[in-house]
Amino acid sequence: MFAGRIFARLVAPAFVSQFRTFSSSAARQTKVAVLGAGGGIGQPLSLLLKMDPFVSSLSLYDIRGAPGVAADVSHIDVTGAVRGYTADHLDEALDGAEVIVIPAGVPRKPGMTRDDLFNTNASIVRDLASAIARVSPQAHILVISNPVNSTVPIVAATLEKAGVFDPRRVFGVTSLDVSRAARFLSEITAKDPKESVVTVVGGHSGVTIVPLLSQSPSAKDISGEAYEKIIHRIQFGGDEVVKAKDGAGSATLSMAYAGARFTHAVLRGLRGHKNVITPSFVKSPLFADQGVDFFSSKVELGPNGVEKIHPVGDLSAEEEKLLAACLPDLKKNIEKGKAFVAQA
Ligand SMILES: NC(=O)C1=CN([C@@H]2O[C@H](COP(=O)(O)OP(=O)(O)OC[C@H]3O[C@@H](n4cnc5c(N)ncnc54)[C@H](O)[C@@H]3O)[C@@H](O)[C@H]2O)C=CC1
Ligand SMILES: O=C([O-])CC(=O)C(=O)O
Repeated sequence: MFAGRIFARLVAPAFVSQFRTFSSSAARQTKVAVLGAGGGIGQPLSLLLKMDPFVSSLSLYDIRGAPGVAADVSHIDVTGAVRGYTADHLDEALDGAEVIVIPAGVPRKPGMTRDDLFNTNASIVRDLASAIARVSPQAHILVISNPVNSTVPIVAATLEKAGVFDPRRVFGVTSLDVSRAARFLSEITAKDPKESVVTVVGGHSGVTIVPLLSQSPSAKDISGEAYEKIIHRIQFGGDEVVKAKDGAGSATLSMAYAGARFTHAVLRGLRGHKNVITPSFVKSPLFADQGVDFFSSKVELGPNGVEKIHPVGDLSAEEEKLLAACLPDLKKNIEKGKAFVAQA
């Protein structure tokens, strides 16, 4: 299947062999919904998901523009249904969806923090989560909307309120941080980004993003000013794009790429593939004793979502400091999200 091969090359190079196997058998049907499909992330993400041979049906929802995106994407020569849904048809869009990706909400402009988006995006995400709790409570929910450190706790608390929260199935998408870290490191080492993979833990904003360079063989020798510089670049990579777009939004294309890769990992887990390990911001016991009960670290994915949460591993003295700076901010962001749902 041509699109499957292109997708495998562009989005999931490590998974080419699995694509070949499954694109020919295509046994399992998986409906994937994108909420916010008309937006800067939603459109390219919908395109990439349409090219994923594990997606048999694509449901595109937005308060504006989704039918147009669906019509456009549906002309790609791969099998599988594509439907676009307008604001009045959220329940139909969600019906039967096994995986739901949420890039709905406003992006940053220069001078804003991700937390500045809270006032607008918190209620958008909460209302979408309420609908999911009612219509498709078994779905795996992948949250892209910022501030991720708060929107994921909002989704979890909303599902909890409805009595349907399963911590194995709610994910904050932090894979763009990992993509950036590999790319930025490769620019220093002149190696392929595939050989420059960096574990990134914590949350998804500024100092809550904690890159663990000491765990990457090709980054071990980076120290001093070069170390400070790359850490700052990974933590504030989003700002580079916000600044360059100069008021026209934040990362969309790289986010669509990272989101499609993460969705593919979730779909592989659902299909029972083994050793599907990828970072995600999930309900986590790792730092719960310090009041931080959501945390991004490597998680192992399976048919029920998160099967295992990996510890952060050995940290250098610098990384201990980065983690110490992360936890208080992350705690505040998480509590803000929980309080928003509690007071509603
Ligand atoms: N997790 C991450 O690493 C990243 C997260 N983001 C976040 O993703 C979000 C979306 O960014 P963009 O696509 O650039 O924004 P955008 O403004 O281009 O698109 C957002 C879309 O959401 C739609 N929308 C608004 N309210 C909705 C609702 N109630 N239901 C369904 N759709 C709704 C809008 O109509 C719009 O089409 C932002 O919050 C941004 O900060 C962006 C980049 C990376
Ligand atoms: O910077 C932003 O606002 C969007 C985002 O989360 C990112 O690019 O990492």
